[in-house]
Amino acid sequence: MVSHYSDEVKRKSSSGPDAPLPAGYNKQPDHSPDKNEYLLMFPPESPFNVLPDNPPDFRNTLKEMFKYFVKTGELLEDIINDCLSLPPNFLKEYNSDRSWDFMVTMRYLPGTEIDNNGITEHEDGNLITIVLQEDVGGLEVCKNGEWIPVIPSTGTLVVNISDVFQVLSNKKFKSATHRVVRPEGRSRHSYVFFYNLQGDKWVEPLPKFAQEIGLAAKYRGFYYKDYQALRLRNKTHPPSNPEDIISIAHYEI
Ligand SMILES: O=C(O)CCC(=O)C(=O)O
Ligand SMILES: [Fe+2]
Repeated sequence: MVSHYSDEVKRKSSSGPDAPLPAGYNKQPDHSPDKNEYLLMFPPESPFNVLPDNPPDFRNTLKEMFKYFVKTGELLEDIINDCLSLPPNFLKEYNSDRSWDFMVTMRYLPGTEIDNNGITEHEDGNLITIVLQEDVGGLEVCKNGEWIPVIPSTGTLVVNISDVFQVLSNKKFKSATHRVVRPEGRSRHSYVFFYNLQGDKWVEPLPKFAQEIGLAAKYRGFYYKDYQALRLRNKTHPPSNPEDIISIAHYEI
């Protein structure tokens, strides 16, 4: 799909400096290895949102999508609660004051023979990520050292377990390592919803996966907002040595 809007028009939907994350329209700087532009949105009622007026239905569609993503996230959280054999509603109560969810509407420029990186390999820092990707593909997940394409399928959402579950479960659940490879000749669009914890939440391995079963905790505890701040610094002040990029390994014991 060709973009019908100039960069200047898109930049009118960029946020001011007070937003906790750069809300609205953002474009990766030219020197970034990640070649994409995106619109970042907080919950529909957030004062930080900068949503475009055009096309006319876009804003309401985004708000509607956000609500459905939240519901899906809550359902997935409940399923994971069961999979981890936690007491009923344990995660729901732990995460009852959620307000940090956000959705990113991505557009990746077409890949070329010499440059097809869309997003460098990473794990997401939140709880659960839900991806709606269009039919061109490009998302890949790393399993046992091998990159496996996540083939798009109509009516299907991709769900990633992210870092917070890796810590809570003391590494019983693994945060999915993934990347985006830009398909050649076509732009790629995706909607990525980050189901999140509230910043003041304390994160550490649950006793059930550590001391109660005679295992040492594999992570030291941290406030979620501190981890988020370190990850944001990765983006705003990218370290020159890629090994200095902060991931959940930062809290590993
Ligand atoms: O665009 C996608 O399919 C995935 C994007 C992603 O991994 C991310 O934004 O963290
Ligand atoms: Fe991701």
